[in-house]
Amino acid sequence: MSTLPLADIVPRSKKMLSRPAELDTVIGVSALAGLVEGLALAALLPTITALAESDAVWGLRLSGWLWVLGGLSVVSFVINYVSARRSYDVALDFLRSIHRIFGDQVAKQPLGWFARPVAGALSRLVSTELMMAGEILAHMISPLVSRATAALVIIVAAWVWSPLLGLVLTCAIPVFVLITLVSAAFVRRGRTIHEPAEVDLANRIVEYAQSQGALRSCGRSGDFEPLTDAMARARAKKKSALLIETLGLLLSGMVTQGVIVVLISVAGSLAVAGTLEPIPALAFIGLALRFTSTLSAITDAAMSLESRRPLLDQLDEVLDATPLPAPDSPADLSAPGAVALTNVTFGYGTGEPVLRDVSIDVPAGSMVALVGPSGSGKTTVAKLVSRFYDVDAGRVLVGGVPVTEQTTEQLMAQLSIVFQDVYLFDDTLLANIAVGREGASEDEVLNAARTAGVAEIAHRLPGGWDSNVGEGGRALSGGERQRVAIARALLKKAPIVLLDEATSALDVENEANIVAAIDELRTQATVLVIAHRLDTIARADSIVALTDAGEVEAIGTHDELVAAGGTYASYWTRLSRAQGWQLTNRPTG
Ligand SMILES: Nc1ncnc2c1ncn2[C@@H]1O[C@H](COP(=O)(O)OP(=O)(O)OP(=O)(O)O)[C@@H](O)[C@H]1O
Repeated sequence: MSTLPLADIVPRSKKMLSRPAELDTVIGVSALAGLVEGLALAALLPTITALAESDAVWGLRLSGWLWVLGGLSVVSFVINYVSARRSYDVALDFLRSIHRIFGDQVAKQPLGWFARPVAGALSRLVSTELMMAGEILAHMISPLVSRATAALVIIVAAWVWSPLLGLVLTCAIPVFVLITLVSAAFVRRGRTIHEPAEVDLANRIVEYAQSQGALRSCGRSGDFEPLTDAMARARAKKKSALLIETLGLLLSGMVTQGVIVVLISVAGSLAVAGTLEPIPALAFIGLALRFTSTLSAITDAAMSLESRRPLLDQLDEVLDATPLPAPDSPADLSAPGAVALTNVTFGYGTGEPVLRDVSIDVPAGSMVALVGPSGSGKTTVAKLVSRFYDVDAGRVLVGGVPVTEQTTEQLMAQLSIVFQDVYLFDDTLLANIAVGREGASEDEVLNAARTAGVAEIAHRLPGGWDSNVGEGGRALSGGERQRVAIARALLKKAPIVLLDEATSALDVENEANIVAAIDELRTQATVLVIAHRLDTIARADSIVALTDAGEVEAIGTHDELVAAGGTYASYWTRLSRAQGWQLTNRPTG
């Protein structure tokens, strides 16, 4: 039952442990602790009676019951200690193994998975929230189990002592179950009210920070309406949520007090009516008070678990993500270095297709340029070749074999990917290139770097090759970052290079370096380039023009496509004007 937390939280927690059976042990030991605690509480009944009547109760006098109580306290202390130790062991196992389990799981995901919101939340999940999930195992499950067991033992003892009192206590159980369910519903309701507003506020804050340049240039950095609106919304929603959560707490407190009053009244009435002796009635009231505080503690523990549920949902989403199906062993490549898309149709999620019946042939050793208006699906073609996603119809072949029939390692070994948004590690310039091929010698790294024009960058930076490029490579310009990525690709020597040229205007130095680097890449690999510069388009062996509907409009050489007229010819003319070229001064490659 999803509304009673333990039922689904235990199996979900087990998925995140390297030794899941340990959690069963914790639950067993906690139940034992609850049993002893319940017995100690139940022993109050005969102890108080023996104290008042100085007779033997159930064969033991007061001193005997005091020994029993003392013995149970010692046993309870030992078992609680064992239970706490075991809980910490399980929590530590969780914290140790979850990073590995997460790492393995994330490494298996297709690159497209990283565009999902949960992937964006990964760093927060791994750094701070996993600690909170560890708390569930260290502090929440064990008390819940032990208190539930203790409550059960008290009920059984009350039935044995007096079926009438047993019945009275039993009647309190459904009331507490109801309180737990209602309080959980209040907590959930409160959460659904304020959580979306808080997520939106967090996004607006990031947006505000990232758009400082644009905002300052418009003189609006002090007043960013989307952020102030989001703050006001989050405040209002938090207020409503607090109101609802407080209502839930008040209600549960009131009902608990009501139950206590009813239990005391029942015991008092039975004593007044002579059905119950005054001393057992007093003993019962003491037991009833402990019983209700135990049930209250169960409600609190259940609420704490309930508040962790969204965190577990996010962890589950990562752990349940299924990698794209792939074979266990690499396939035999029938056309190494070749890339082909045959009748490919693809859309993101359930949206409209972005590519429709697209067929492209990139023979080994050739350079094919993809051109088309913004949004026509050029980057999507490169993503399908890298198998970020699987196509809806048609096939994508790399090395002559469908990407679906290759292992991820085999596919990635054939590809070097240079996208526009190049990410550099917070490391030195040289290390950022060396990452292209493990075990490459320094000479090889420097050669690749020089060919891609990274030497000029090294000269400019104060620390030369050993300069730190900052997180994401923020010490370098976009064009420079792309040169580093091209150097990585040159070093990797993969047979196929997917290159998404920077759209931003490049300075003369960047431009010359990228032209030279692409020429070098062509000598060692097949190049499929999303081309934005005339130079690159004109140098290609073949050009594929996409329409804004994601269809192939024409395939051919530059001369063929210009001669055919159509959108390519007008695109070329527009681009030539923008980049200051004439049709006649096209380089010959
Ligand atoms: N992860 C995604 N989820 C949903 N839609 C997407 C995603 N990535 C791209 N799209 C959509 O797919 C279409 C094609 O995008 P794509 O980036 O492939 O175009 P493009 O031709 O490379 O554009 P540009 O030249 O501007 O980079 C666009 O309408 C875009 O909004």
